[in-house]
Amino acid sequence: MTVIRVDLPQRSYEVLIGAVEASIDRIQDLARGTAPILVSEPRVFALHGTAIADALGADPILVPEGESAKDWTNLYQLLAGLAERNASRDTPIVALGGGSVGDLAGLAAALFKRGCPIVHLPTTLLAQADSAIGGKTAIDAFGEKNLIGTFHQPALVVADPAFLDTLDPTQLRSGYAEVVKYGLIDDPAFFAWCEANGRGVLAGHRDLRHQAITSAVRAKARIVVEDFEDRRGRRALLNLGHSFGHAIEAERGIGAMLHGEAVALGIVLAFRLSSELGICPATDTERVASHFSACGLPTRLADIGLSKRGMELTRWIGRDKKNSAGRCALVLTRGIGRAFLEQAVDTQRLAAFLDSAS
Ligand SMILES: NC(=O)c1ccc[n+]([C@@H]2O[C@H](COP(=O)([O-])OP(=O)(O)OC[C@H]3O[C@@H](n4cnc5c(N)ncnc54)[C@H](O)[C@@H]3O)[C@@H](O)[C@H]2O)c1
Ligand SMILES: O=C(O)C(=O)C[C@@H](O)[C@H](O)[C@H](O)COP(=O)(O)O
Ligand SMILES: [Zn+2]
Repeated sequence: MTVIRVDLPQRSYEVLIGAVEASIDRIQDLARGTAPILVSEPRVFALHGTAIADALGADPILVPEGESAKDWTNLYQLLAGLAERNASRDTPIVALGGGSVGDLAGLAAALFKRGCPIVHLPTTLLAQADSAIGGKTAIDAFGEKNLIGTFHQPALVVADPAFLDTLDPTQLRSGYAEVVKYGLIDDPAFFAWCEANGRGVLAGHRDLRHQAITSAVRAKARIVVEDFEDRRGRRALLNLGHSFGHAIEAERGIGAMLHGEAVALGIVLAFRLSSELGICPATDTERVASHFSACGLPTRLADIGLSKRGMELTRWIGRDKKNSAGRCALVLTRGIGRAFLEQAVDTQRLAAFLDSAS
């Protein structure tokens, strides 16, 4: 079992990477004699949920699978389920699923009785490497990704790489984009590791998966601790590729495209724009695009039917949470491992870039 501590003042917690069966006691300790409530979705529950619910003595609540879970109706129904079960403020809500279940259950846990403990048992590569850590919770609303949410740090995260054995290759690739992101932000050696081992991670090599998740979680924990509420510009780096990615998801219609696929393309766009601005070597941009492409991830707007939509995409980017004081902020890069937050992007130039970037 690998243990990584997210060392936040007054709310630090551990991320355990290893077999979930070995962590049941830890969850029961948190429950202090109350029965946890397991939040999952039909596919994951059928594959992995029954044994966990039984071991925990947890009452399950199922939400729909995938991105569509992250809406008002499902938030309302989940809160109604917690009320029906008379959950107390000590009742651990255990989220078993990918980022969609985690984001929804995390938000419900943050709201119910002003805050119940949330335990994440992430079952996708994306959730194990990224979404279960750091406490961002959200639903999508009014056509926008993650518009309504809170910061609610988990009490415990248990990422069992064995869950990934049942995940389909498209979902694995999507999650892998967020893994690679950590190399591109500030760790060129990890990006080189991804170039050498990414295919092994996707092919199901257990040790490589464990290593990829461990590196991503360490990197995320380090950045979250420096800026846990995303207010100092440091955590914004975790958003590399996301202004473009979320705009792409919104423009396609939320749920039409997987988050990690949109992020992969968004990262390539951030590199291309940085190269066009003369601040990032073109060779780095090509390296990033080639690696995503070799892994079957989209790298061109034309791949997803969004060429010549510069104005529309820029309009969405103009609504991003990182923007402030009427200025458009975007994570750009000076090269692999050298991401930074540009606080004032010229939106006309951005629209022209997106129109010309096929
Ligand atoms: N809170 C954060 O910090 C954060 C970070 C990154 C992404 N996200 C959010 O996470 C969401 C995407 O999450 P995701 O990529 O994990 O996808 P997901 O949760 O939407 O699940 C994708 C699909 O995988 C299936 N699935 C999940 N685990 C499985 C398993 N072990 N075996 C077989 N099938 C399985 C699900 O049934 C679903 O069909 C997006 O909404 C994104 O915005 C949040
Ligand atoms: O944890 C973070 O911070 C991230 O930005 C991680 C992202 O991968 C994730 O998609 C996050 O949900 C995006 O947050 P948002 O604030 O841009 O909605
Ligand atoms: Zn993301």
